[in-house]
Amino acid sequence: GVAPDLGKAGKMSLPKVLVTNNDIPEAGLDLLKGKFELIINNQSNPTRQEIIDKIAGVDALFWCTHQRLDEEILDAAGSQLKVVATMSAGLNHIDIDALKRRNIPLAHTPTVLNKAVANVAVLLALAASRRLRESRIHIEEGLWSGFGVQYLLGTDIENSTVGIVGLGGIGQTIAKRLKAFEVARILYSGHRENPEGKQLGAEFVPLDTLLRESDFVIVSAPLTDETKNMFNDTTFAKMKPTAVFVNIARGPIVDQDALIRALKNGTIFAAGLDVMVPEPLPTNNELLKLPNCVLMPHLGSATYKTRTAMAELTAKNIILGYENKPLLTPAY
Ligand SMILES: O=CC(=O)O
Repeated sequence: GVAPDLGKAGKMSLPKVLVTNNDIPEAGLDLLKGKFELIINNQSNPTRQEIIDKIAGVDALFWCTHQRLDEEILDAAGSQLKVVATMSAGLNHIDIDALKRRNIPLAHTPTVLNKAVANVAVLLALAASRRLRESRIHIEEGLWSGFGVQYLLGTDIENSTVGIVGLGGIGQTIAKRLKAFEVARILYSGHRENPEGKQLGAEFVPLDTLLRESDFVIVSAPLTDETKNMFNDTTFAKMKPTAVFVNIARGPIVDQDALIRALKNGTIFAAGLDVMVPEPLPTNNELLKLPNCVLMPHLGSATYKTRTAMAELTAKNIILGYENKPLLTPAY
């Protein structure tokens, strides 16, 4: 419907989209080609300055970086900017109010990554409870001296109580997977009881109850002012000494020094983390020295199919937003 814009040279000029990095799955970019001029940053991990250098005059942003998208970035882009899409479920790096003030629609990519991320939550829960890291260290260091009835025993997920902090799309998908492990109870905490929780047979409880009663505590909540440092010395102290803590959400939800103390002192049994502070984690960080801590470098959604689906969804939202149509997955 929109008449092509004839540029100065009389050539048809396409609207421009800035793609913040150079390693976006082709299938996503293919959807934009022909409709947009693609301005692709030549880094996979751009600095703010590299983004700002290329952003002036673009009509859309394909945002795939943890760099903060704020007033400074929006000013650098200019008032013609019409739509922003972040290739992430999380929105903590985006100043949503700044976009609202400018009436710029914002898309993100929930749902398509639920299964991949939920799988990592289960992977980390099992790996931490069955002492995967410590086990490997034993083999590597020649500490494996043969069968031992009491050797490297772990905890069971069967008949356990699992507490899910934040029962959104990812949390619900985790709960579905846990049923196959025959858990006894699923508790969840969050803003409010939700109908999906009821369908899953999960019990809505205050955070304190969840901490006291859970054998596994899994964090799948967004990072907000409310969840920042939600896990600290006080909250870890309320958990069982046999508890396994899993975070697949955002590092700053946890006071990491408090977690390190809890893991060292036996306040809790083990942890499995896909997210931490900072990312990337320095190689001399204390977390890496703990045998009861399993770590992954923020790979929750990192499967071939999921990243492709995220790129395609981001591109589709950009096209819709540019055409003033409702987004498939609006962030607000
Ligand atoms: O952390 C990953 C995401 O928010 O998609």
